[in-house]
Amino acid sequence: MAADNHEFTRFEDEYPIVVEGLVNRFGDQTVHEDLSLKVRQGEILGVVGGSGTGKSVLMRSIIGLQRPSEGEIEVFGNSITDAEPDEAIGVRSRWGVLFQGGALFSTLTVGENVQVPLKQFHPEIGPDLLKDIARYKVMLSGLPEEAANKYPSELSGGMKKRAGLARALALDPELLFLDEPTAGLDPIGAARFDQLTLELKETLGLTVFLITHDLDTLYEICDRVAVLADKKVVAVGTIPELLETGHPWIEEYFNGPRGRAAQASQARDERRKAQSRSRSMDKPTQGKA
Ligand SMILES: Nc1ncnc2c1ncn2[C@@H]1O[C@H](COP(=O)(O)OP(=O)(O)OP(=O)(O)O)[C@@H](O)[C@H]1O
Repeated sequence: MAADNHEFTRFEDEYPIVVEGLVNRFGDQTVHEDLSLKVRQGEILGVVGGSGTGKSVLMRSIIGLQRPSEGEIEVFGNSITDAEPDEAIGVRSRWGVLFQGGALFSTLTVGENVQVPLKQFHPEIGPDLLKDIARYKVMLSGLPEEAANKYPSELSGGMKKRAGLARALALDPELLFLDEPTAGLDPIGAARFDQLTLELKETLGLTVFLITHDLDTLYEICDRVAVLADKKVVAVGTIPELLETGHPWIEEYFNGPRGRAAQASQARDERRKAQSRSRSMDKPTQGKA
């Protein structure tokens, strides 16, 4: 039946990333076996799992850098697994990636690093506009404007991450892939990076695929968390939903000493926010009877 005045949400709009039956093998080693995952539009999906469970391989498969042994991956409804490199070019411009360690070109300044994807996908843009866009992306990532003229070797670890983020944002992506963005940052730097990720997601309407070992990040900014274990995604959901599964790795991860500390810290944050909300509501409003 034809539906009038109904707004249809297409499947690929609701789930910009769909992975089905993914298998990744390296020689005798099977990293993924029948792995499936759907990422929802507009969410920050945290991806966790023990070391070597294949989180980075999963990300590399989704962005077309690792051809899987079997399975199907669609991004925005486009098959990544079947596409020839040239065919995928359109969809590639709709995502940005922050690799572990930033993966910046050491012989280019930060601004020039940001210009790399712009030049690749938009050769029509002239040098002045390229510089302006790069400067804007640098500032959007929370770096001072002058950082655009610095080389990666002149930056701290936290600044390098932000520079990598600026490059990931170069093409105004709808999807952002972050591979361990807070690894190696001090707790204050990590919390700031988390807040930046959240703000960018909210203001730019991004969907974020975020690989992390950082429990604070999971509690603070992730809408859902996908758990890799036993060669597949064993559960996806909010942290309370994950805990209901009773999976031994999930139990140990979230209920271990670090998990409990992160949980307690989030509960303290929530209390502080509630107190400050109620204090601001109690304040007498000037000029009102
Ligand atoms: N190109 C490759 N060739 C051979 N083996 C690989 C390749 N890439 C990854 N692997 C193997 O696949 C497994 C999963 O690697 P991956 O880097 O995805 O793990 P991870 O979950 O991201 O780990 P970590 O949390 O330590 O970063 C590892 O055993 C790794 O050695």
